[in-house]
Amino acid sequence: MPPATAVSSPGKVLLAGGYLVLDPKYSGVVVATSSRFYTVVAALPASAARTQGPVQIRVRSPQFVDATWLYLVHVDQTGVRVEQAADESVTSTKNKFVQLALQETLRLVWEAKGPQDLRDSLATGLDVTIAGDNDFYSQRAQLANRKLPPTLASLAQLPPFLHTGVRLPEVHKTGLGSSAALITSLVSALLLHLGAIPRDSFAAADGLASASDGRKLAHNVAQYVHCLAQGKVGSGFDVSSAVFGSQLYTRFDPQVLQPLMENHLESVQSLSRILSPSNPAWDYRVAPFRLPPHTRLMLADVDAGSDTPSLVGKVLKWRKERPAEADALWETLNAHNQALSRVLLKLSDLAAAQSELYAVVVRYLASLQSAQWLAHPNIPTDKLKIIEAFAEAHQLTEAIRARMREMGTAAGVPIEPPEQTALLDGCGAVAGVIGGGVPGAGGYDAIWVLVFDPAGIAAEELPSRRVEAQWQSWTALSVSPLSAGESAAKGVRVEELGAVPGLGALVAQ
Ligand SMILES: Nc1ncnc2c1ncn2[C@@H]1O[C@H](COP(=O)(O)OP(=O)(O)OP(=O)(O)O)[C@@H](O)[C@H]1O
Ligand SMILES: C[C@@](O)(CCOP(=O)(O)O)CC(=O)O
Repeated sequence: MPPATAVSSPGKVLLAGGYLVLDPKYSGVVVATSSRFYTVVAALPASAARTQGPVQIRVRSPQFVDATWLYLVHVDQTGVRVEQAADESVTSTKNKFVQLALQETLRLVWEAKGPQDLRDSLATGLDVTIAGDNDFYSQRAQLANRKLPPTLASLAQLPPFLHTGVRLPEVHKTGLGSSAALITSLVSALLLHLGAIPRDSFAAADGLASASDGRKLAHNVAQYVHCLAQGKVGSGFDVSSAVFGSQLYTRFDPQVLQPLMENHLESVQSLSRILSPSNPAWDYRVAPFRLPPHTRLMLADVDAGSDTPSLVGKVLKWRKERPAEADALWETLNAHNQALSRVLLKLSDLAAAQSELYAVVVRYLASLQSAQWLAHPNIPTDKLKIIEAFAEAHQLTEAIRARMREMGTAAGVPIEPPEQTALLDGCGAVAGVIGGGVPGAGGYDAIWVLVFDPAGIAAEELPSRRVEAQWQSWTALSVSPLSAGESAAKGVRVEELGAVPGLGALVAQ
């Protein structure tokens, strides 16, 4: 039995491609966030282990009230079954995301390694701790309790993995994809801990080209479990970015999961055959994407909240009823989305080719509103190339917002409702803002704003400070910043328990 296995995976922001990414004809621009979800799998302490009968798996979410689940694992020659145990020391509430992740991952291991090997790997039982960075859950109440204003500096003062003080169903989630990151980290940690994939499966760099079969298997299992738990097959962009990091994502054919979604408890076919990385039916595509250097993605949790499945249902209903209008709009929107991805990647290339010049241009643009960037009459050609690329990125974010508003009006859903339009236009008028939008399905949940983040200028001169001031003064909507931005090391990765502030203490609780 290996020592504890710690794995993390990032949250997500769908910058462009909401709704379109449900159709494999189109791709979505996904940013993996610096905020991550952690799973630690260890052997159940001997004191808590059962000497006979089914093996126990205890799962704890120390950030929540009444969030310890106990499962009994029955392994025999016919298969493996995971049932929740009734015990006064644990919660009786159900968590289908956790239970299905355990159930289906153990089923896969049973098939791959056989009952005896699985039983040996489970040994005296497992003790699983799961925790999300503070950003996954609104910290408004915690900041108010500490009499701190809703700013990035205040969020930085909060201890990591802060207790929410509530039960899971009561928490205000912030839209970073907690379930996708939870399931990806839990499935990956179990596959590693139980020896179903090599220990170095997540060692390689991000992206699909260099991905090991172990990472690809973790992806397929996490996509399957996430769809099962959510009861629908979404585009899967959130699990894909949790596994492979920031990317240009094109969805897999939902048919690959249909046999399992309909009667997953029956052994319709072997799980390992359907979920295998060599199954060509997993035809998702992951192309490299990253934000340009010296820029910062700012995310805000907007209090009102939206029901994504309802928005999706109405938009797809509109697309079915008015196919010609919808396809024309989606083709235009997709062209803008792909152009945005290309120009942001081009800026990374320009920065790599002329890093000093690029840094000078960023410092210059950071002090100007976008309308002023090209106003100067004699801009030298080499600087002009960079400025024009940023100006194109700005125009594309505005064009994407306009098309998303148009889709909302046509489908009768608040994709970028007037209050969000006013907020985003207000942000766009701030010096140093490149662009912004409503992430994913839109609505009232959140906004993203991409700002210049030049090195070597006074903190109070940073565009992020100016945007924060804008958010604090905004009255039409309650706007609270998240600390998340794009993560440097992006997809699912193995963690050193002692290297993650606060995680060891959480596990030891
Ligand atoms: N720390 C946690 N411990 C256990 N389960 C969790 C935790 N965080 C989230 N979950 C599970 O994930 C579920 C949320 O998944 P759901 O699909 O409803 O939201 P989501 O789209 O992932 O939300 P968001 O994107 O806002 O994070 C919760 O109901 C809970 O079951
Ligand atoms: C609307 C959709 O395309 C994106 C939803 O994104 P988000 O949950 O609002 O971040 C749905 C999907 O891709 O599964």
